[in-house]
Amino acid sequence: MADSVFIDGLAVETVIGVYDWEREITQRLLVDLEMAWDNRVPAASDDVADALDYAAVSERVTQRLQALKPELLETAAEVLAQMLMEEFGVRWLRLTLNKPGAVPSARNVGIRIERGERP
Ligand SMILES: Nc1nc2c(c(=O)[nH]1)N=C([C@H](O)[C@@H](O)CO)CN2
Repeated sequence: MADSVFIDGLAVETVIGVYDWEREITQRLLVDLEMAWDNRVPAASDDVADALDYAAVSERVTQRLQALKPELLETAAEVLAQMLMEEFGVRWLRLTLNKPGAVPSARNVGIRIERGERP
């Protein structure tokens, strides 16, 4: 089963970073998520209650990041992965946190993790 639900480029303004000046401002993170989900079930019922609701996930990810105010992208990624598995029943996910502009000479920087087992 290779089905998934994805979110690309979710923009979240939050306090993030290891340096003192970064604790005084908000910066924009872009969140890319791919989450394993059996889309045959909502396809058969035509009911969003059977789907992995990308709108609900987007809202929760934004809330969690803004409350967490992490120093490291790595911390943010682990917290989000655990939350998605516990709260939404996601069994496998790939999560990329982009912090564009953090290294001015680079087009983009960030981290990527995969957690769980693909069903
Ligand atoms: N692997 C990481 N490296 C760095 C991080 C990070 O979160 N993970 N963060 C910083 C600073 O906050 C940087 O973004 C400030 O420009 C440096 N390296």
